[in-house]
Amino acid sequence: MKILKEIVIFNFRHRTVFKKCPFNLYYRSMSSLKNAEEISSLRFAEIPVENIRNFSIIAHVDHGKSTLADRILEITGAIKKNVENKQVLDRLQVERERGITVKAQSASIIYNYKGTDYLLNLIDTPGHVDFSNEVSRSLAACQGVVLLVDANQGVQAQTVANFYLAFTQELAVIPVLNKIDLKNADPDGVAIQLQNLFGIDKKDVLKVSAKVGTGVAEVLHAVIERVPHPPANRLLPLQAILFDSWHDRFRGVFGLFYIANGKISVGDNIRWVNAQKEYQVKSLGVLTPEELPVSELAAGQVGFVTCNMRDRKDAIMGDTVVLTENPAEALPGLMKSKPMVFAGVYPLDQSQHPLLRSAIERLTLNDSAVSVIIDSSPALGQGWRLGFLGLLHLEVFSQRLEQEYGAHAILTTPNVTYKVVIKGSKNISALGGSELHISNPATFPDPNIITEMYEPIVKATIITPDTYLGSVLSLCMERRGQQETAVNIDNSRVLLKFTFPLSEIIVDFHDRLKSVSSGFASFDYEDAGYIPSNLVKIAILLNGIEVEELSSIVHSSRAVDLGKRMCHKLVEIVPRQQFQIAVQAKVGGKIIARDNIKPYRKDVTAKLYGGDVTRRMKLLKRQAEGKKKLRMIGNIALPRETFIEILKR
Ligand SMILES: Nc1nc2c(ncn2[C@@H]2O[C@H](COP(=O)(O)OP(=O)(O)OP(=O)(O)O)[C@@H](O)[C@H]2O)c(=O)[nH]1
Repeated sequence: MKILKEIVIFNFRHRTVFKKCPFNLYYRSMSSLKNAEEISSLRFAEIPVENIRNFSIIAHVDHGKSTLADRILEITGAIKKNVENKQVLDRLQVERERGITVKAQSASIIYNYKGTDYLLNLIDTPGHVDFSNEVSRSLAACQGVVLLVDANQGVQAQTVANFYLAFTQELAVIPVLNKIDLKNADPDGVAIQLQNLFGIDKKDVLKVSAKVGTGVAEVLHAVIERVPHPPANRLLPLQAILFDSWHDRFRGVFGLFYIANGKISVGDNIRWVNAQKEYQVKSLGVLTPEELPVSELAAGQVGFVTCNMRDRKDAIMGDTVVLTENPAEALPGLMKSKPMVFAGVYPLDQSQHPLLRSAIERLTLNDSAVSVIIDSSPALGQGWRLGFLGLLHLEVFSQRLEQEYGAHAILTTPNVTYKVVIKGSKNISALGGSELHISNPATFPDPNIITEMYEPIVKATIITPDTYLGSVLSLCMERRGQQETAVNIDNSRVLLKFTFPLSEIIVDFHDRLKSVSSGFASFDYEDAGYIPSNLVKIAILLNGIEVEELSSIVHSSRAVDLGKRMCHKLVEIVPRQQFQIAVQAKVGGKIIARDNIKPYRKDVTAKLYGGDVTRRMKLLKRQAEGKKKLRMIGNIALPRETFIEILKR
């Protein structure tokens, strides 16, 4: 194994934006801070560009980003100090229930430092790789980042990915070690990891406890000292870049903008350059994190705009807004995220199609990483094929459809996009040839006419303590991984680079990695193109009827295994019916696995004694409601969750 110094790619200290900061000298008492009422009356636009700092908090999952944001909001008076403040920027029900951030959330706050008011635009970002698009979009509005690392866990895979994301965009990076209150915290050891991996000087690393509040004021001081002000000019014509949007039932589309140059005022006529649409500005505001209306937003600021936009598709992420009368050039825009996992989404019955369509439109406005194309299935009718960044993203999206819009949907088995070349078509390498992109197993062509098959691969980074190296390596081999490099990042941890077929890691790889390493290994990946492959389509039959939504495309070496597992899984998760059900997996004309679901009648009222009619009616009503969530295949009822559950190993 090579020693790490060989892979230190950048010398962090040579960065010009990374200024020295004697921040300890500048600690100020809380009495100099503005309270919430004062903040709301401040005229944000009056703060000069030189006194604005736009930054994101980035980190691996659970390293404490949202908790640090809570403390920053408290210190700056944006929210009242309260023991109840827990991840206040995680506002979605799904975030609260799962305890993870899925949406980047911004807050504009005023902080008085050495007698001067600074406007700090803070963006709390998600840590999970499935929401990395939220991080990269947020960075478009920033000049710096707080790179937070848990002093107990040390550098993890998303720490590496996030560091390079910020570094390649030439943002100032403030390294901060969190959770120093924990007994096992090893801030000095983790500072050495940062030095070894990224060339970060130990003396530039801050140490905090976001939970207790220790050192948090120093983080704000470092942001002011080390992050450059936005390179914005208020005298130039307006250029504002859209980096988030959402829908309000009463006020329509909200766009969150970074104002790169010029100013925008209520009443201005504006043009959305890519959408090629013109509107009049109806309202402007900043998030403090509550909405605070303002009459003007000026260059360097982050704020929202409403303009009676009717067609939600007009809010194209990365679009530039300019003044109609004095239009400037469009800005370069944002990198589009590439969906990795696709699933069909259908209404429970066609009468609910309009409700589901409207919900998908509104939700994709807030989650621009989801791709949408119209699709239809003989069994399920009109629906959509949606693309997601991963399985967690898919699950969160379907949960949000239900929780935020009351829209229930059937999801088909998730798949990645394969490529095949069919007889008579040009070679796959010849761009523009008639190769087929298959993300829906239903469209997999007859194998007899396929000449070439390709599957998507990813480049993965895994960090593991060396005690678990053996089991991590065997898991990687089991998933058809190809090892590229392995380097020590300190005395006890190894950073591995692997290439994997995407289909091998989207479902449960992360969980398995955690389980073989007692939770210590971490994982991140990025798209790496396609490799030739040998693929087959597995069809699933229930009592002889093919269930299209359950079919999948797999590597031929996996077919028998997966077929058996799917049959077995279906026996576990399909509720027994009053008759026996034969479950079969088929490849081509050949049955490769078979199982039976034994008959059973579920009598929900069986446990009731006596004649309490209301109780009996209640139970039957609940059962009827449950039935609404079932998909009928012939006379067999399948729960909606079946389609995601089936893939989990
Ligand atoms: N002991 C201790 N626990 C902390 C500290 N900071 C955060 N935590 C805990 O760590 C857990 C994760 O904190 P979050 O703030 O949700 O982490 P996050 O990075 O925002 O998580 P994601 O956005 O989901 O990636 C929570 O249980 C916090 O209470 C700290 O300084 N000390």
